[in-house]
Amino acid sequence: MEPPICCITSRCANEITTLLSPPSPHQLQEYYQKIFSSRHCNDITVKHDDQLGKGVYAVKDFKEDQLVLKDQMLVGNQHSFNKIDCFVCSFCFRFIGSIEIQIGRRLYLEELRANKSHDCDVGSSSKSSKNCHEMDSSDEEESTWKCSSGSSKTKVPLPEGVVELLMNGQFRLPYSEKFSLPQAVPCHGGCGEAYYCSMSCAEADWESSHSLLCTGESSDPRRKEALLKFVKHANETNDIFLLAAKVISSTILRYRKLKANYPAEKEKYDASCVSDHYNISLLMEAWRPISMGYKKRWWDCIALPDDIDSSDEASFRMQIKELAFESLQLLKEGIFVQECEPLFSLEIYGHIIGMFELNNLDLVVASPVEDYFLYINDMSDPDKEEAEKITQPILDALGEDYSTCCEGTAFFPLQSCLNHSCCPNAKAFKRDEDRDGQAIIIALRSISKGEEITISYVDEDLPFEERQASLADYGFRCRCPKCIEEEP
Ligand SMILES: C[S@@+](CC[C@H](N)C(=O)[O-])C[C@H]1O[C@@H](n2cnc3c(N)ncnc32)[C@H](O)[C@@H]1O
Repeated sequence: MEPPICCITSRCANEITTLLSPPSPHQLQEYYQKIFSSRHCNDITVKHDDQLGKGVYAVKDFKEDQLVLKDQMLVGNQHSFNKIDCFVCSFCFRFIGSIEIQIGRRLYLEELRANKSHDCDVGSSSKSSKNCHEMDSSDEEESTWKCSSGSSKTKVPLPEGVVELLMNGQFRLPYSEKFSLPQAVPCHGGCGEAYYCSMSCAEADWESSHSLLCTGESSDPRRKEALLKFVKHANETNDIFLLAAKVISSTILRYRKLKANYPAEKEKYDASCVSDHYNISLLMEAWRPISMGYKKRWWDCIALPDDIDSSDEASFRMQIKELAFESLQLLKEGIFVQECEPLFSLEIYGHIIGMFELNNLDLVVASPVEDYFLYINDMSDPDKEEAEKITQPILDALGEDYSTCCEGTAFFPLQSCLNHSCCPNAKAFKRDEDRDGQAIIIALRSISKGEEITISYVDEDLPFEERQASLADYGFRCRCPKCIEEEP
């Protein structure tokens, strides 16, 4: 198999080296200080260590179960396969619409998928090959709960027309007003794909990346067609490409903003870097948030799947590289900008996806549909009996998995600086009140001022060798106190 040849990688070799060079200690400090001050956060800090790279440290004492960090994502995406089950804000991932819309839309899309299983718009994507650090959820225990009478294995369709009535808000479920959700705001570009919980989320998403990726009527027809092909390819192969597209798009948009302000802020940039095609200083500045993430090429760091023999490793990694190249060509057709050419090199694309592979946190948001049915189940008779006359057929139509969490993957600027320990002092954990896509880090025990805050990237209850094998995918051997003690 011939390796894919990317002309941009050779043409822009110097610029790519600059973009991929690790930030200086001063740049690191400046970047994280800006984040901490914009969030009024004085509880933690990010420091660099020669051995472990960046790490997060406590600036005050934390008690067990105390919130250590709430982190707003830099980029995130709901998995394509989850879009049928959960209707969420495309920017903050809060559930939107109403309980009736959540249920009606899911039943409608499931039916649509069953009818044309191959050509569904939403597509069925393979999950990202490896979801790095899984986020626990307080709903985990509850999700094992099975509604007393709603766990029927075979789905029983609702009478004709009921699904439409649910979706149109013409059929109210009992007590659903107790679980009200923000009204869905459609993307003003008219793509019919992105919906939001508020105008502010719609505007923030438009400004940060969606204006380049929107396939609405206002977009150029040629680019629109290319983008639709790119999305289809991602949905059919690996939806991590959609997240990579957001990174590139947001970098281009930041670059344009910086360029628009350039005359006023000229002295901040190195004039010697101005080239005919683009200004690498401006591009570097636009790339800054991404430059902070620990990176390797995707095809170099992706874990070898269990079913691939080690003798086939080289060919597997080549296939991954080819897949990335295929995806990049489609994205290029859709959003290429000459001034930002290095961003469209396979080298940069590979590093962006590799960054996700090594840093991303699973995005999990608990579903209000689950809360709703739990509420009905916990009611006392005769109100419960009355309500179940209506809710039982709905549960029977939804089937066993009547409620699903919003699932996706996201890159968080601070959470991604947390190093691993097999005896961690913190963990990612969604509390009942955490109903959007932010990362929540909670102290597992008391943490003293100055101590490094660590989480576990793997199940820390696994035997020593299994933990080390899983951590090898992250490129290191753990030397935490537990590993030193357990090392044979
Ligand atoms: C999510 S990042 C953590 C932040 C990272 N130190 C940085 O500089 O960006 C994950 C990477 O950090 C490094 N790392 C994390 N925990 C480590 C540990 N206990 N020992 C050695 N390296 C570690 C590994 O290179 C790993 O792939």
